[in-house]
Order: sequence, then structure tokens, then C-alpha cells
Amino acid sequence: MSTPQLVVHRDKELMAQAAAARLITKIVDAQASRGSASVVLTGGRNGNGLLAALAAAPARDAIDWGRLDLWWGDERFLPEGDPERNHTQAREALLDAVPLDPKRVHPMPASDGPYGTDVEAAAEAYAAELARAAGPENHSAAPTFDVLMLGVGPDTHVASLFPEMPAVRETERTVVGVHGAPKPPPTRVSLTLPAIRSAREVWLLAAGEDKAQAVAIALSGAGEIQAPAAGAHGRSRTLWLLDRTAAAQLPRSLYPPASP
Ligand SMILES: O=C1O[C@H](COP(=O)(O)O)[C@@H](O)[C@H](O)[C@H]1O
Repeated sequence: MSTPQLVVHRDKELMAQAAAARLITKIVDAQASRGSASVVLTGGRNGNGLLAALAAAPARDAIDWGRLDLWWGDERFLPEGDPERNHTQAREALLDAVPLDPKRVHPMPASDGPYGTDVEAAAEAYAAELARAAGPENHSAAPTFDVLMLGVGPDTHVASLFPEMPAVRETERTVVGVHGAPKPPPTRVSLTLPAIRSAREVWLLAAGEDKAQAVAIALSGAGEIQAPAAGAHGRSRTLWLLDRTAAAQLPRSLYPPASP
């Protein structure tokens, strides 16, 4: 398990731009060394802010978009094209503007898709898609994603793993259906903590005053059932990308030395 590293930026705009630059470099490096890259996207304000910053970055053309696999950490279980779906928001922020290979884009199923409103079947289907992509050499039910991004909710939720709910307690499956989420919509599909931990790097994004308490709790030794963000780790790196307001309640001992 990698120890969390923290980077604090002046504000959310700079955080989004710096994270986008960091992601471009990661993808380009992974494509250079392994031929392709795989990234797990997050929904929410900070995740979409990063995608919009990436769309505006001239260096985005350094990415070979046709050799990039995109997955999602969670999805709001709504009809295809619903403006609240994380997939729809990612398309608007970036995906529709770049030449991705559609076969390498892996949105989670919609509630009017092949599984209808059966969220458990939708979760099982996504788990099967992950397992196929993992291949036998991975010895895992999920691929070793290069970067997996997670927005941190004000209640410390990541993906659709909310405090104390059954999904955050899952230890076997890689994907689960979520019922009764405290944040609308109540029905969701989510990667589990074991799937999240199969990534090489996990990046947690939090900007804004409303995230300050969650960041402080998750980084101060809370358990993952009470604070799901505390259980999100990458195999080789766990990176918290924050802005000053989100870092404001961190104990001084955790605050990185060279921060503004
Ligand atoms: O509903 C969700 O919320 C979280 C956090 O969103 P934010 O707007 O508070 O940053 C997000 O990471 C997750 O993907 C999404 O489904």
C-alpha cells in the first residue's frame, strides 16, 4: 500500500490545470513504455474540471488518443445521455473533442441499456468487461490501470462508495450496484475498494471549502468504512491533489512543506 502524497495548489482552476498537465505526462509515458494507457475517470466537479482543463491544454495533442482505454469509477444509473450521468458530463467536457477509439471507451451501463433497470446485472456486466481486459497475466479481476481518479465528496465518499454503506464493505467483487445513495440519484454502479486498489496510481481530487473536513478526516487515520476516501490507494502511488481551501483543515504535520 502506498503512503499518501499531497500536493496543494493555489485554487481549483490551477489545480485542474496542473492535474491535467500531470495526466498528459502520465498517459504519454505509459504509451511510450507499454504501447497504450488506461485511465479511470471520475465524475463530480473536480473530475470534470480536470477534463475541461485537459481539453483546453495545447499539450493534449501529445496523447495518442487511439491508444487510450477509458473506464469509469462510478456511474449514476440513469438513461443514456442523461445530463447527470458521469459519462455524459465527461463527453461534454472532453471526450467528444478528441479522437478516441470507441472500442476503448468503457462507460458503465445506463438504466435504459441492455440490462434495463437491473443495476446488479449492469454491475456484473461491467465486472466481466474489466475481467476480460485484465487478462490472465494480471492475476486480478481488474486491469492494472495506469491512473485512477476519484473526486472526494464532502462526506468522504469516493466513486459511489458512501460511508457505512454495503458497497464500501465489499471485499470480493470489483463492481457493485448501489441502492439508496445519500446523494442523488440513489441508484448507482461503482467500482469497489479492491478494484480501486488494482490501479498503479490513485489520484484523489478535492477543491473547495466544502471538502476541507472530508480531506482532514480521511488523511488523519479514519477507517475506510467510515471514510471511504481513506481506503483508496494505488499500488505504487496515492496522490491527493488539493486546493488551499480543501487543505485548510489538515493538521500542520500533514501539510506538505512546499505548499502555498
Ligand atoms: O456523485 C458523485 O460525486 C463524487 C464527488 O463529486 P463532487 O461534485 O462533490 O466533486 C464524484 O467523485 C462521483 O464520481 C460522482 O458520481
